[in-house]
Amino acid sequence: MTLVRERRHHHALRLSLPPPIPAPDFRHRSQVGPTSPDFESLADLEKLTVLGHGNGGTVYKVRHRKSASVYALKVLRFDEDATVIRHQAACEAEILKRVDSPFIVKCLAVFETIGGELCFLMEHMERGSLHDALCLREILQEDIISGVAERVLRGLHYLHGLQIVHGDIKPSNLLIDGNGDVKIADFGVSKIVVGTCNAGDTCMGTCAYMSPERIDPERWDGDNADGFAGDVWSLGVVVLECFVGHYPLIGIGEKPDWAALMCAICFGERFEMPETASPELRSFARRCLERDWRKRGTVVELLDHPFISNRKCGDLIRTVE
Ligand SMILES: Nc1ncnc2c1ncn2[C@@H]1O[C@H](COP(=O)(O)OP(=O)(O)OP(=O)(O)O)[C@@H](O)[C@H]1O
Repeated sequence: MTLVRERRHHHALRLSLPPPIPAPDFRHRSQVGPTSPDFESLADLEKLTVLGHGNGGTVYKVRHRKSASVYALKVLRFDEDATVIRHQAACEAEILKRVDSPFIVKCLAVFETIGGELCFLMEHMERGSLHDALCLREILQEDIISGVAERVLRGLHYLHGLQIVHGDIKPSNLLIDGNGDVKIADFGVSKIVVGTCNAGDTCMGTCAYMSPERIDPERWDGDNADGFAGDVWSLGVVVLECFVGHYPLIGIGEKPDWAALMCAICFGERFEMPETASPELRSFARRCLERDWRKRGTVVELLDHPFISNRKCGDLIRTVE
């Protein structure tokens, strides 16, 4: 199991990026969403602890001094030559402004500091990420996985309706609130299909969760794919990972380098589904992990799949401490 835990941290393999496109212009503070309370400045917030570190930034637990409410503050710092990362952050802010759904982590405000940092004030997700939950519990029961999948599908349905491709669905981007409800987070690699951030495909995601058409567009006709099917593929990987307790597309002892991932994702036979899984889970994962994006299950189809619709109880991850 130590090996499995170690391997969880080896998946952030990245694709190289095409050149950046002009970022949307946002300066100082911008309020997000119609129901956002008024956050005047960063000085209204007191830093409590560090919640985690990601690519290019740190997430803090903060307290609003006036109301004593607790939030998460994601602070992104940029090197002078980090044009691409700054661009992605600008995209993230642009996307967050348009998003208001119970299945998506809410962003309440975006600040820019004098030092050029970008700060996203978000709802605090008390129970951390699905990645943390898997590190703690190793595997999840099927009814819990089904609940996670349903919430991710509902979140994707909402996003895709806004023409937004998430592009980086993976366990560390699925956060759990105090009620045990899972929400989609982290729009750092999302793209708006029609809008300000669509010129060229500047998105990158974690290779391990990427679909064949994103990894090898030539072979899998990625140039004609709209990107929505890629989010479904990633969900399929997450569902299997929750069931088997490790990254599911390559063997436990295998090094998850680019070549191994490329072979597993883009070539070979149909994926073997775990024998101990129910027929519903196996069929659901198969529909998500269909290599040809045109034949893959859609979000609408999968919301109606027996793995989701026949779920026995509404359990989510209520037992994660
Ligand atoms: N709103 C939040 N509430 C509580 N914890 C959070 C919140 N947002 C992020 N975190 C924690 O901070 C960690 C880092 O988050 P961040 O979005 O910066 O990076 P990441 O998604 O883990 O990695 P990457 O940047 O490579 O995608 C997360 O894994 C999670 O544990």
